[in-house]
Amino acid sequence: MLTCLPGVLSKDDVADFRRIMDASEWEDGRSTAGAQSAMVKRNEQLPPDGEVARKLGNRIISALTSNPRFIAAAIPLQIFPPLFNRYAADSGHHFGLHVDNAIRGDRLTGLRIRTDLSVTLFLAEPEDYDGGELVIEDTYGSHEVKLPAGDCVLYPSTSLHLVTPVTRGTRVASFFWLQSMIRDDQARSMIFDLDTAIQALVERLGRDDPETVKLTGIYHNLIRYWAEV
Ligand SMILES: O=C(O)CCC(=O)C(=O)O
Ligand SMILES: [Fe+2]
Repeated sequence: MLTCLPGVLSKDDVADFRRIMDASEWEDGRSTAGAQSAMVKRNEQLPPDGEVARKLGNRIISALTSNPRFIAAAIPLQIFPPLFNRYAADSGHHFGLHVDNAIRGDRLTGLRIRTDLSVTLFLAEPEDYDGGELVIEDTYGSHEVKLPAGDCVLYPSTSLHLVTPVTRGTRVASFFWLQSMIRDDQARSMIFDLDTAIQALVERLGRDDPETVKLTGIYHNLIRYWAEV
């Protein structure tokens, strides 16, 4: 399942992130790539262990973990420290077709996760650059994603994906991975759909309606059945 979350960061936060990022040193994006993706990755990144990436990354994690739609869609167990990238038109930046590494380890904290979901949080407005679409392949075909600054997309880390060449301006983003309590994408999608339907029923019938209570029980029991914590 591919999920878009609007307004994870406010426009003021995005402007603040961009001020800090634009004044930082960047490095070749291949520093964090696996063997296959290094062959097709052409972009720049903030140093992953640097203070700027860590501080901004923590702000993203705080914003996400207080976002009910993110929690409902991802059911996160561990979130990898966010990384930051940019693709500039004048350097011909792009990222060819690849799949993300299954396991990611963080040198600083020792955190090690299985990547269930990949996340891109857009930090440039779509009208400020051409190209730079994130193209995600799944069993239903290819999906092009290019969202307003402050919005993010979650997609299964099992998907092949690419970023098309940026042909005008600069695309800036944060990208990272998370391990979900529910490993299976289909199971997690069903839990999310059930949750969304229950929330709509609660609005119409109230939280203490007997059928709503039963469905809420089923929601928790499915999580009990599937979750690894
Ligand atoms: O820039 C993006 O949106 C995705 C980056 C990506 O796929 C990666 O770094 O593995
Ligand atoms: Fe990727």
